[in-house]
Amino acid sequence: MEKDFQSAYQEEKHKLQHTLDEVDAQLNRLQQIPVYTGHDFTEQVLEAGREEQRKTLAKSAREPYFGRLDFAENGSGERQPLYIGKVGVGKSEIDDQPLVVDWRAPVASLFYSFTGGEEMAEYESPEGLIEGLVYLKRNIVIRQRLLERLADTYDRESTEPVVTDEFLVYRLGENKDNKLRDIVSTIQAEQDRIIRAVKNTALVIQGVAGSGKTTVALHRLAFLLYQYQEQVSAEKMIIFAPNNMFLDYISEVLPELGVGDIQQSTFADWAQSILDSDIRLIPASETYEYWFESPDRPEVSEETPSRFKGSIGFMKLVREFVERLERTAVPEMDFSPWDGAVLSRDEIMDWFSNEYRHYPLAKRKERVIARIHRWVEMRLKKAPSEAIRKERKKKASQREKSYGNKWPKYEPLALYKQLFKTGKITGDAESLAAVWEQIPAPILKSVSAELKKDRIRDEDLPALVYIHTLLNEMDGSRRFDHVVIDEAQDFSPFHVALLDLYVRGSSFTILGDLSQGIHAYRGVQAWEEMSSLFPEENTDYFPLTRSYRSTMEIIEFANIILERGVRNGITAVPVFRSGDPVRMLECTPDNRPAVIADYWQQLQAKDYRTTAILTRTLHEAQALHEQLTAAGLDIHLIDGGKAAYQGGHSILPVYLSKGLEFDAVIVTDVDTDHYRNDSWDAKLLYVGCTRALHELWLLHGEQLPEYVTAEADQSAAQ
Ligand SMILES: Nc1ncnc2c1ncn2[C@@H]1O[C@H](COP(=O)(O)OP(=O)(O)OP(=O)(O)O)[C@@H](O)[C@H]1O
Repeated sequence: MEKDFQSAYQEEKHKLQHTLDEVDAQLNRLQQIPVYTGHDFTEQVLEAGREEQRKTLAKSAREPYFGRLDFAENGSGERQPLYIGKVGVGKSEIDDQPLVVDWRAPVASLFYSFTGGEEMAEYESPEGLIEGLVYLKRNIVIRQRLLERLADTYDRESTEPVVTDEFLVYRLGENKDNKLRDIVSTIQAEQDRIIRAVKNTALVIQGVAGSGKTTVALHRLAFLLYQYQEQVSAEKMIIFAPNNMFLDYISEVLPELGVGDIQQSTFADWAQSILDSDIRLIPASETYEYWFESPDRPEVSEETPSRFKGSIGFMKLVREFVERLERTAVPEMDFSPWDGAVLSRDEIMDWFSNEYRHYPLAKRKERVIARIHRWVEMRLKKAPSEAIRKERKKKASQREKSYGNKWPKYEPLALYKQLFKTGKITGDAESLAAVWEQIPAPILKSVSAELKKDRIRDEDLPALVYIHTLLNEMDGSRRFDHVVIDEAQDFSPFHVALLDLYVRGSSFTILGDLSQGIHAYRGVQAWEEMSSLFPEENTDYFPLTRSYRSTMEIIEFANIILERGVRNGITAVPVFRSGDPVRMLECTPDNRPAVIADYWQQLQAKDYRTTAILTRTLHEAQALHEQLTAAGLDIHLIDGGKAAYQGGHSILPVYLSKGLEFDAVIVTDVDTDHYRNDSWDAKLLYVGCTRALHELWLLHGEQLPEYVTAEADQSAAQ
C-alpha cells in the first residue's frame, strides 16, 4: 500500500512538473507579445483575448488542477487520465490531450457524478451520451506549485476499500476565514445535478442548513456562463441575497471561479434602481425590532399586511387597479387649441383605446399627447396668414399645457397611495372603490395610515415596481438572462412573479430552507407557492438533505429542534465528521456576563479563526458587547448596519446570523424566558445552532424550551 502510494506520489509529482512547465511556457509566449494599445478594433479584441488568457494561465501556474479522473470511453478501450482544474488549459505540443479540463466541461461532470461502483459511467456530451469505465478518481491538493496531498476516492484496480468521503471530511474539517469559498474540488453528486441543470427552468431547491445552497448557486452561475456562452452574459445575471453584509461575505466565490461582473444585490436595492423616483424606506432594523425584539410578538396570519402585500392575490389587485385607471385616463372634455378648432374626446379616446392600446398606460398618455400636438401643427399650417398662425400657435401651446395637466400623473408611489385610498385620488373614486373593497379593512386602515406618513417598507416594493412596470415600457436592458434568489423562503410569491417579468425564459435558481423561515411575516410556507408560478414543464424541484457545514453532533442536536419544534418532516443528514459534543451550560442571570466572558475565552484558546456569540435580541447583543469590551475582550458587534463582513470574533442577534458560519458558536439564553415554545422560535434557534462548524455551546437559564434536548453533554467546559 505504502509502495503504491509512493509511486502514485512520484507519478503525480512528475505530471505536475510537466504541466507547470507547459503552462509557464504558454504564459511566457503570451507575455512576449507586446500589449496592443492602438485603435484598431480587431486588434483590441485579440488583445482582450490574450489578456484573459494571461490571467487564466497565471492562475493555473499556481494551482493547475485539483482532480484526476481516468476514463476509458466505450469503443476506444484506452484509459485516459483527465486532469480537472478551475480553468482549462489547451493542448500541449507533445500531447494532443487538453492539459487541464475545465471543471465545467461535460466530461468533467464524471468527476462529480461518479460515486463508485463497477457499472458503466456516462456523461452528456454535445455529440450525445458517452459511456465508459472510470478507473481512478483522485483528489490532488496543490498549493503554490507544490504537491501537498493525494487522496484516491475510487480505484478500480485496488483491492483496498476506498472511503469515498475521506477527502471531503478533510476539507470540511478546516477552519474557515471570513469569506465563503469555492468547492470545485469536492462538489457532491446531488449538488452537481443542480449546478448543471438546464438554463431555462425555474429550479426550486429546498436545502437543509449547511447543504451548500449559496455555494451551489454561485457555482451554477459560473457553469451557465461557460455552458451557454452564446446566450448569456455575466452582466445580465444577478444573485439576490438578504443584505449587503451577506453579499460581502459571498463576494469572493465568483472571482475565485474566474467569473466577474455578475450583479449581486438585495431586492430593495434593485427595486429602487428601477423606480426612478427616490424612495426612502424605513430601515430594516425597525421591522426586526417589531418581529424579533418584542416579547409580545403578534401572530402571523393572512391578514398580516406584509403577507397580504406579498400575495399573488395582491399582485392581481394591483393590475386591476392600473386597468381601472386606464378607463378614466382621458380627460372628460374635447380639446380646443384655439376658439373654433375642436378635437373631439371621442377621437382622442379612439387613439387611446384602439390605436395605442398596445402601449402601457404612461407611454400611451405620452403618445396621445404627442399625437394631439401633431394634429395642432397640421391645423396651424392651414392658417390664413402668418400673423394668425403665430397667434394660434401661442394660444395652442398654452391650451395644450393645461390640457396635459388634466391627465392623471403616473407616478408609482402616488398611485400606490391611491391603491390604499390615500393621497390625491386622480382616478374615478367610484371605480376604485371596487379595488378598495377587496383589501381587508384592517389592512387598508393600517397601510394607509403608514403611507400618509410616507412610511414605505421593503414589502411595498414589489407592488411599486409592478406599477412602474405596468405603466412604462419594459426597458430591454433591464432583462436578466438568469436570476438566483438565495434565502428564497423569505421572498414572497409576488417578489418572484414580478422578477419573472424581468427574466428571459423563467431562468431561475430559487434556493432556501423552510426550516429557516424566520421571516414568516413575509416569506413562503411551502415551495408550491413559488413553483406554481411557473408552467409545470418549466420547473424542477431538488431537495438537498446532506449538511456539510457542521459536525455530526451539531447536526443531530439541531435535527431534534426541528423534529420537536418545527415538525415539517425535514431533517439533515450529516456527513460523517465527528467533533466535540454539543455543550449545555447553565448560567444564572447574576453571573451571566462573567460566565459568558469566561466561556468565550476558553473558545479563543482553541485557536478558531471565526467565533460568534449569538444572543436572542439585538438589545442583548449590544449590552453584552459593551460588557465584554469593557472587560478587555476583542469582539465586534454585528447590528445589521454594516455593509462589510469582517469575520473574526463577533457578537450578534441570532436572526442576523442567517447565511453566515463560524468555527465555534455560543448561543446564549436558550431558555423559555427568551425562546418561546413555538415553531417560530424553534426555527430561530435552529438557525443559530446550524451556524457552527466544529463546536456549539448553549448557555441557558432554568427552563429549557421543549424542543431542546437536555441530553447533550452537560460537562462544564474546561
Ligand atoms: N461539496 C462541498 N464540499 C466542501 N464544502 C462544502 C460542500 N458543500 C458545502 N460545503 C460547505 O458547507 C458550508 C455551507 O455552505 P453554504 O453556506 O453554501 O450552505 P447553505 O445551504 O447556503 O447554508 P445555510 O442555509 O445554512 O446558510 C460552507 O462552508 C461550504 O463551503
